[in-house]
Amino acid sequence: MMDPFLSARKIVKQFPGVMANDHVDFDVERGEIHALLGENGAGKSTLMQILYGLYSRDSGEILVDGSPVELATPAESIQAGIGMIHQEFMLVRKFSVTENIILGLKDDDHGGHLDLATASARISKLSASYGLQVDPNEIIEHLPVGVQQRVEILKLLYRKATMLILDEPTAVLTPQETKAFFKVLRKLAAQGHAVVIVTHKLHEIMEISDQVTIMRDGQVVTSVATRDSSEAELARLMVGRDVELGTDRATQVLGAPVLDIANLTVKDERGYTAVHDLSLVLHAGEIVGLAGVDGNGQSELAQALMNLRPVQSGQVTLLGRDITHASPAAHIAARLAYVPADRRHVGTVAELPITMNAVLGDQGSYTGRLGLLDFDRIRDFTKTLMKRFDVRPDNPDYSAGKLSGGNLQKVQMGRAISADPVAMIVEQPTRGLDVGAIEAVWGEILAQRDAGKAVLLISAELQEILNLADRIAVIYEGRIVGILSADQAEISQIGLMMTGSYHTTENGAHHVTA
Ligand SMILES: Nc1ncnc2c1ncn2[C@@H]1O[C@H](COP(=O)(O)OP(=O)(O)OP(=O)(O)O)[C@@H](O)[C@H]1O
Repeated sequence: MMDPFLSARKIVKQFPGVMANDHVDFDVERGEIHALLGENGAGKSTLMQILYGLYSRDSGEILVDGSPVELATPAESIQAGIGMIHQEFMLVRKFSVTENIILGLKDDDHGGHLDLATASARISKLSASYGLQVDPNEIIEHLPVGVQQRVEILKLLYRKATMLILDEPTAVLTPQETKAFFKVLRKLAAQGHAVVIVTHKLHEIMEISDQVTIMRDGQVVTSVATRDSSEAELARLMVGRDVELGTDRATQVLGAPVLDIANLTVKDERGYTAVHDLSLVLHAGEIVGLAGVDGNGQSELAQALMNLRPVQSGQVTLLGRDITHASPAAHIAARLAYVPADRRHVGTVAELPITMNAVLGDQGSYTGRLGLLDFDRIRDFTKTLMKRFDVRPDNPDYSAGKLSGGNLQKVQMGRAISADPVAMIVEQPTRGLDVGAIEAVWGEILAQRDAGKAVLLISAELQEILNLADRIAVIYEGRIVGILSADQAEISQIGLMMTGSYHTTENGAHHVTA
């Protein structure tokens, strides 16, 4: 049998109070697409950061092609043939594709001379051989996310990476882009690369991977050949129990209008109009799914609804009251809840303990005598929230910044739902969450609907929208390009609408524009 390209032996990494990697063994072969699966906080990112030289291991050994390597810095990892692409791309938006790809390389890396024309030619050749279509002269900010991802891959290939680690690579892609991306992965594997994909999407693992390693509580549970497994088995191995992702929903009882968005126009940071004259009405007892590729005005819309971003024109009414220009605190008091997509920088404060994050924005409700914060009450509230939403580790004094992405999301969701809102704006609620957590969050969102709340579910995840929404509005370049009832909707049709190439016309007929 062929030796693996990478062999990690008995890797140990401990954080204060947490054994993030507990004697982990992980082998990856050339030519294979290897999925790494595990619950939130299982230790996947820690292991990948160790392989990419961002974290040092406490003990354990890493072999590349049979030889021990240190991997103390990303430069050392790249040198050893290991590259990683993070969820948030690290590209300079104003630079061209070529400039980004050669950024940080020395002349020596190019055989003594570095010029743009030679580099561009090399990039064109590389992109042709892997089916990674991209124009080397294009400026990054003009490129769709799917193409930016290709640039990240090219950057690694240009540095001669053998193994590519991809962290949740399809989170920001449309279904069409995901298809194209999988083709690229197959090509990479066919040409002898080792591909590691960290993902929570079981159907994608079944579709694209050859091997799956499953982690739980810092340990590797097992590693199986994908073709010998199934979605249900993977979920069970990972969570340690059966998981039910069906959406068992009560019959909808549609109530009166709750949140009325009328002709809203909003600008983004750069002063460009991000939301154009957008109107949408949400009723009590309904989930309206706002489907769209990231960056089409969804975040600006959500922020404007909370008056965290100025409204240029238009009106937002909650239960008949104009709240367009009311303060964010007044929004919370009016019981409009918001769960932002960026849980690390917007939704929570990393330095503060979970307790303070759990009551963020609502501290006023926890003042006791003399106007001081009543920490005992905050603690009790936090403990209940953490139990209900299964936040791990089970320690209210842990600082939010040390929680895994999924667990941080549970804190945010818990905070919003505990406020007993009349309407909720939930942005990318399950991005990065494991199936067990998705099951819980979906259940909570449906329970909100059944309790008569109006929910605006903003998601780039079509499956999520199809599973939860009663009505689906598709947003493209800040405009709603169509509204469908959930039983009319088809994934390929919405996928096309999300890229602006499919419209619902006035008389209800559809047409596709090339
Ligand atoms: N810098 C850190 N300091 C303290 N604890 C940390 C740190 N980074 C991670 N942890 C803890 O280590 C454990 C493993 O986290 P890790 O991010 O590797 O999980 P994960 O499997 O990638 O989770 P997710 O799917 O949510 O991204 C978690 O309990 C987490 O809270």
